[in-house]
Amino acid sequence: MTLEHFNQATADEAKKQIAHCVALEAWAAALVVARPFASLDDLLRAGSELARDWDEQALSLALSAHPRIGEKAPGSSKEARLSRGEQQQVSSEDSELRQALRAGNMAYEQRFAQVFLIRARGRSGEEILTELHRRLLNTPQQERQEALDQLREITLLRLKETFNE
Ligand SMILES: NC(=O)NC1=NC(=O)NC1=O
Repeated sequence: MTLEHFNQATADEAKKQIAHCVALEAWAAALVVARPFASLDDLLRAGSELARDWDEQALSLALSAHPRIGEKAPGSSKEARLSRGEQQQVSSEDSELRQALRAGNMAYEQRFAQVFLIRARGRSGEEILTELHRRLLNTPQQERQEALDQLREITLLRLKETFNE
């Protein structure tokens, strides 16, 4: 997808092209309305700006599209494919790590009543597990902010990759 194509597409087509970035319809619609963008940097800046006011409700909506860390997203949707790609470094061969991630996810969900969300790309399974253990010690308020920051990182990464394909 080129920026030119995105700028000139119909609103529906443009929304479809970025729907996989995050499961928040309003964010995609607002970004499409803000076209045309003079550069990819302008687009990414707008995407980031529009994500600043995401709140708890946005987070819980978006989490529905993010499988647990260490679990392979099923299906052939673009989100599922992206998620599997983002998590590829979470070495699923290491059963001890996989077991520790599963236990950590369960503890996290017990404590915060939502899926643990982390920008997995570029992070090893061990790094993710360390972050999971650190964040388990957060207060709910602290954790909401951290989870929202991770959602923004994943979304902007996916947006950037959409135009680097
Ligand atoms: N629960 C998660 O953190 N999921 C994910 N993190 C990513 O970077 N991609 C995902 O699907």
